[in-house]
Amino acid sequence: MTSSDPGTADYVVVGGGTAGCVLARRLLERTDGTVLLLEAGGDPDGIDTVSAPHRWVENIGAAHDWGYTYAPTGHVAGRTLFLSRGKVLGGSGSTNALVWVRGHRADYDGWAAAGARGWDHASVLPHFRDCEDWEDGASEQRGAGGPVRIERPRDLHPVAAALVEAGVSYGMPYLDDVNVPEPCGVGPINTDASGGVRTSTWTGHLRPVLGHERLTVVTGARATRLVITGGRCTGVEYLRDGAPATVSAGREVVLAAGAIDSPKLLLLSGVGPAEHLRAVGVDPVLDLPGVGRNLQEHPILGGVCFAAREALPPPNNNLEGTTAFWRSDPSLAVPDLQFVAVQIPYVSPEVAARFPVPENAFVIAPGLMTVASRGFLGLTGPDGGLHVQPNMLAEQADVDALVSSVEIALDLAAQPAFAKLVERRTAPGEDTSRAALVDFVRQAAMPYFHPVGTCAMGVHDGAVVDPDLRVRGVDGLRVADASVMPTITSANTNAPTAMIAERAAALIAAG
Ligand SMILES: Cc1cc2nc3c(=O)[nH]c(=O)nc-3n(C[C@H](O)[C@H](O)[C@H](O)COP(=O)(O)OP(=O)(O)OC[C@H]3O[C@@H](n4cnc5c(N)ncnc54)[C@H](O)[C@@H]3O)c2cc1C
Repeated sequence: MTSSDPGTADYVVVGGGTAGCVLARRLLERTDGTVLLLEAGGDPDGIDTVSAPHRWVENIGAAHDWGYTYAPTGHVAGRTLFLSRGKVLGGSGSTNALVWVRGHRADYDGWAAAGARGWDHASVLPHFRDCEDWEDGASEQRGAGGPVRIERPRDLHPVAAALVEAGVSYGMPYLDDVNVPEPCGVGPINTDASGGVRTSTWTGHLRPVLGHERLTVVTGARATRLVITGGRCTGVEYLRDGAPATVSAGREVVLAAGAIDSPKLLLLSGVGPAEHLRAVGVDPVLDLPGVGRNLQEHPILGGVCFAAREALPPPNNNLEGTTAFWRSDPSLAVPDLQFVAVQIPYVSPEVAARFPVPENAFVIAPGLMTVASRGFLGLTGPDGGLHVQPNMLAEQADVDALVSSVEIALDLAAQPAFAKLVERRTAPGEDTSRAALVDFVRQAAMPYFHPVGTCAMGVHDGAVVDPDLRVRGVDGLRVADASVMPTITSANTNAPTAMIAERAAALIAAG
């Protein structure tokens, strides 16, 4: 996979993940420039846990995972939470749970209303459509013939089918397609998989153009610093097999290293809160206070767990197959909760220690998709040590919504479709008082692995990039990945990140 670095390119893209693969492909198509992609990881082809949808959890903590952690707080019972990030071409899009959902119209209209001009739902819709090859074909909302094949899971597992049946009998509308502009209800999930094999921006966007005469992909190459001279970013320093190298960019450098590593690179290059940089021994180049701030993450509860009455069939699809979007409070304008029924006992280590987990078990796992809590990340020194603090559950509103989510999960479990599968509930325990459920939520909350917002787009003082994704105060440098989301989408973050990269390429091509 590694090609040799010519030392210069018109566009240097840092990070070959969900966004980076889109960017490389679209820059080739939309411009006449040369493109060089630097990726710290390697080629995912041949890694079974990447290609087989039902094995995705085995990617967590594997050799192709960066293995970050979220620092502990009392809000999550003092626990250090593992933060998985794919370190491989396709990035976290090669290792994730394959859920392909866009979120709610209000997410994007909210971005635009807060100053991100051009990112309202109507404006981003064409980029979502461009990206996908939806099994039902093209419509006003959906795209066909795009690089990433999207399908509903086939042969629903009994646990997945029960979520739909239980949701409908509970009162949720049936959603045949969860990617409508205002999803609220229960139905089959959309996954980036086809014929039992993962699809991704790696398989759909980048892999087909390997060998293009204007493309160089350098794997095993970890960017360490941006070269910034006279207010302009002119290149990137990186390490390849331990050897230092520099590539210069004739037109632009585009950061697509994800919501942890893009801000990290800016900080290491002296772009960030000047006071923080001085404190950790990095000379400030530009005082940009928002870098690393505004970190947002979805908590998922692992989980409301049940011993199954009869032996469950082996897990299939993405271990989920179906999903529900629902409100913790009926007065909310937008659903703030997502429920999945996971075909294995996906529980936090602390829940497992407290409530022994039977082998033949499954969970209903609620996730909070509209979060009030905000975190941050910063360097611990000039060599790149990181402190990442999402402040998960710091805001009472988040705890309250998750307590409601457990109550809704228990109501779903009481519906006939689940009742016939369940022998007994194993977690939470008998005590379902509010105090007991708050305690359970703090022990069960795990990251959904959806960090965003650390290089937020906008026009306010805390914004890192402007609505054209240009780093404010540095020429020749943009960020185009999950880190630019001003607020987290009310659903999983992969499809929105691919959309961001599709739009970024259009903006770059427009000059
Ligand atoms: C286990 C897991 C499950 C998830 N499940 C889902 C899901 O089901 N649905 C969903 O929508 N979202 C899911 N997500 C989140 C989703 O995958 C991410 O939001 C999305 O991939 C973010 O895209 P990105 O391009 O910003 O970052 P990434 O895809 O993480 O890409 C960043 C890339 O940059 C590379 N990189 C980082 N630093 C450097 C450096 N210094 N030099 C060179 N390269 C570098 C990385 O190796 C990586 O390839 C999950 C994530 C994980 C980890």
